[in-house]
Amino acid sequence: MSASGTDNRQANDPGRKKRVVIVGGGTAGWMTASYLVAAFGDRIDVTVVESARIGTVGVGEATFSDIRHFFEFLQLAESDWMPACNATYKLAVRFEDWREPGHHFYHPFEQLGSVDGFPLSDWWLRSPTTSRFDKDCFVLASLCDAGRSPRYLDGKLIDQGFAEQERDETSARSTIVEYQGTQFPYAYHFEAALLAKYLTKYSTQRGVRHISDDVTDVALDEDGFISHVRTAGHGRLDGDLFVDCTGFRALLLNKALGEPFESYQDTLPNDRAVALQVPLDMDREPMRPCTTATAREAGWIWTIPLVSRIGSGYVYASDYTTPEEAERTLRAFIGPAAADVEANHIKMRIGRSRRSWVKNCVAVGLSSGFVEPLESTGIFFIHHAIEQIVKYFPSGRDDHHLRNLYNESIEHVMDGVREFLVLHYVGAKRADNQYWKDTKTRRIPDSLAERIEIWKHKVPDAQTVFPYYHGLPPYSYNCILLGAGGIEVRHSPALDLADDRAALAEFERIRLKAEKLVQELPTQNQYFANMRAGAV
Ligand SMILES: Cc1cc2nc3c(=O)[nH]c(=O)nc-3n(C[C@H](O)[C@H](O)[C@H](O)COP(=O)(O)OP(=O)(O)OC[C@H]3O[C@@H](n4cnc5c(N)ncnc54)[C@H](O)[C@@H]3O)c2cc1C
Ligand SMILES: N[C@H](Cc1c[nH]c2cc(Cl)ccc12)C(=O)O
Repeated sequence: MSASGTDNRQANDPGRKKRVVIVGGGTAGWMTASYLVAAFGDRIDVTVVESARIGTVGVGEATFSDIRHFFEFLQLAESDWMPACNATYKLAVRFEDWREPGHHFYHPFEQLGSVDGFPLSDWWLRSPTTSRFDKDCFVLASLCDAGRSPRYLDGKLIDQGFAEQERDETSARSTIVEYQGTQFPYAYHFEAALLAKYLTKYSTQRGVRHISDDVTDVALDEDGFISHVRTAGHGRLDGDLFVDCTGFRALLLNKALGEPFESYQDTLPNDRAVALQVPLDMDREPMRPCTTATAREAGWIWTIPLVSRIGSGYVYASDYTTPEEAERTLRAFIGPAAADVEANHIKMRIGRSRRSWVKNCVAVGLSSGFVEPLESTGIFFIHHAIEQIVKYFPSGRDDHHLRNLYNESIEHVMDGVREFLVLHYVGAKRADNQYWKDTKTRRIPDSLAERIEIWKHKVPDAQTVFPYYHGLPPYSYNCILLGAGGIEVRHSPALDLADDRAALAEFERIRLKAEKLVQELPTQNQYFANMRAGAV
């Protein structure tokens, strides 16, 4: 990479419009561009340069519920963007066969209630009303089993303690971190390529410059900052801040600036995926309102229902199976519907860059880091990163305090999610072949090993889960521990001395509420057929 003599005084000039150059136009590139223009309008210059030659990963299809803050920030309503992206609702992740063949449980978007200061999970261990922890404690588990939409045909949201507000252009906009503690009842599935297209239009209409070209060189100045990137057809692009959205290539951060990548592979061995897009006739086949993750011989298979098709893929460890065998497994799982569909084989780089923001380069998306998509965290990482870029947006080159805070927050989010994912494997009861046996003996992060010992005696709460913000609330850990069934968890001894009638009444209230909602709500198919007809 070459050095050029950019004038540092110019780079630090507070009066000049900051130029942000985003390299890469996948989900990360366009989410970043649209968010920055929504945050700062024309008070900054934003350019996106994306290669027409190098494709996007293009699989990210399931999200966190938090993504609604992203759309709200852009002032987009569901009726604006959902039809354009073939989007559906996701109320939970449904885990199949993680405990034993034929078993399933949900990790829903619903807070776990409590009675007399003890979480319902603890009460359930003491006095289980049925064998289904998830159905006894969460209304949404029954809605998933019954294929229901979280909205009525007129668009009204189910009452889950979340009041939707009327908004206009002057309303304050919300962000993920400040909304911790409240729980919106659903997330989305969508076609990532269509969302990138939608956001391209959104951004360019608001002044973002879009260049279709290859970046061939990254030029550093005498201080090691990026002065410009060189393109094949558009010459040099100068900037103050460069956002590396080049995917697993990490062309700017890892290659040009040499920031090391720290692998998580020792604790999360799945390093490949094979994906298929299966046609779906929404009028004939039911669409589950959840992502399904089905455990298989050397990993797990995702099933994501969209309005147009089902996205499916097998995430596996190449130490345990071959790409050919993995493709056969996936095709056998899907059946004849996938016979004529071409498979997409993907290598995954699991881990994170040591620092995601170095000098004037910040990596967002796969270039920053990635963990397997078991809990659909990829787009959440992007969304969280962009919010942090806005929060710590620099005034010049000397803002190392802001950069450090940014890097700390990214480290915490990724390391915390890693712990949560490892719990799925150590906690899965299934141990029927070498792959699943090894999940019980492989190294796990030390802090997680200590936490699991605690959780055997006291279900996870805010005091005992990963102590920094990482997107997942304590109840999520309860769902995996009690659902996957491989770790024996005991109820609090205090509950043996307590009266359980209020807890049993709460289980009954949940059961009755779920029963009523299943009767009243339309199926997800009915809801989207209605939306497509323009009725919502
Ligand atoms: C198997 C799999 C399944 C996943 N499932 C989910 C999921 O369900 N939910 C979820 O939230 N996330 C998921 N993810 C993650 C999600 O796909 C990514 O977070 C998301 O697609 C962001 O990718 P990206 O934009 O960082 O990179 P990419 O999609 O790889 O985009 C890279 C961009 O950089 C450009 N580029 C590269 N080099 C150059 C160059 N030299 N010059 C110019 N441009 C260049 C490319 O043209 C492209 O536009 C999944 C990932 C994988 C691998
Ligand atoms: N920030 C939360 C994270 C969260 C809470 N419950 C779930 C359930 C599932 Cl399946 C994924 C993530 C979360 C949110 O997005 O609501």
